[in-house]
Amino acid sequence: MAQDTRGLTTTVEPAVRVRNLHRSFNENGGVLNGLDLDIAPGEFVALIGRSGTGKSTLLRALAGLDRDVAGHGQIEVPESVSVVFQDSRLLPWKRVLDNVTFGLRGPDAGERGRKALEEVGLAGRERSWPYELSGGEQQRASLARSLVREPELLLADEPFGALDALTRIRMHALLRKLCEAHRPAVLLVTHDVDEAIVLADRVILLDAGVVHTDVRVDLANRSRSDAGFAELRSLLLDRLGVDSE
Ligand SMILES: Nc1ncnc2c1ncn2[C@@H]1O[C@H](COP(=O)(O)OP(=O)(O)OP(=O)(O)O)[C@@H](O)[C@H]1O
Repeated sequence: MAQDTRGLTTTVEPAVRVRNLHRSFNENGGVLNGLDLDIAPGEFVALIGRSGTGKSTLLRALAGLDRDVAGHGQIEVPESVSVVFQDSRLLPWKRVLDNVTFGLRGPDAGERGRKALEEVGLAGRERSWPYELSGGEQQRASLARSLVREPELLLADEPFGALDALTRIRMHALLRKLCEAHRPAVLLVTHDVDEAIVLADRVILLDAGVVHTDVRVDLANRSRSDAGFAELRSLLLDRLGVDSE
């Protein structure tokens, strides 16, 4: 038995447990100020918040990419963690399949890589160079590279931030499908409230370095025109201090 950050008793140990997390870059004050967060196995959490509230700082802390940053607190994450950023970070000197399988061990690495590319709709592009792919295709390859490792935790920092609106919508559908198939716990940083509601089981709003709002997305219908969707969007925009009228 475990207690989540809202004091509820749960029977499942969380995939991510953060307690009293502090991070600061200078003496002017903290960016993260005693943050608590649990993410259940297979749960999809979207993290929103105004610019500069520490979303990326939290994600980097979970990814173990902030060892030079001052702070303390408890972070427990699974052994296998993958990270996706706004830019695909594909190695330009490696072909697409070699990017996906880079660092993978075992005789079936190539086959697993090919399957992952097929899953993201890039079958036939194995021998392409990254520069030959569109922005959306590069992000697909980046997702394939993450998921081929079957991570228990997927951290995504504005992965669709640089894509056009139509490609974003396609990527939302793809990410949902991939997450349903692979069931990693997910923490997705996004500025887009609609994206958060479309994708996540839970939306967390960060403010002043702590969790300010934590809401479950309990919608049978995730269509933007649905009344429940609109209600949740306006609650979140209100909490963000944005006038949704
Ligand atoms: N390496 C760094 N050195 C100094 N200050 C930093 C560093 N990284 C982040 N900060 C500061 O920490 C604060 C939080 O930054 P962070 O990138 O986590 O915010 P964010 O919520 O992700 O913002 P955005 O939505 O604009 O991407 C900001 O004030 C930022 O200037």
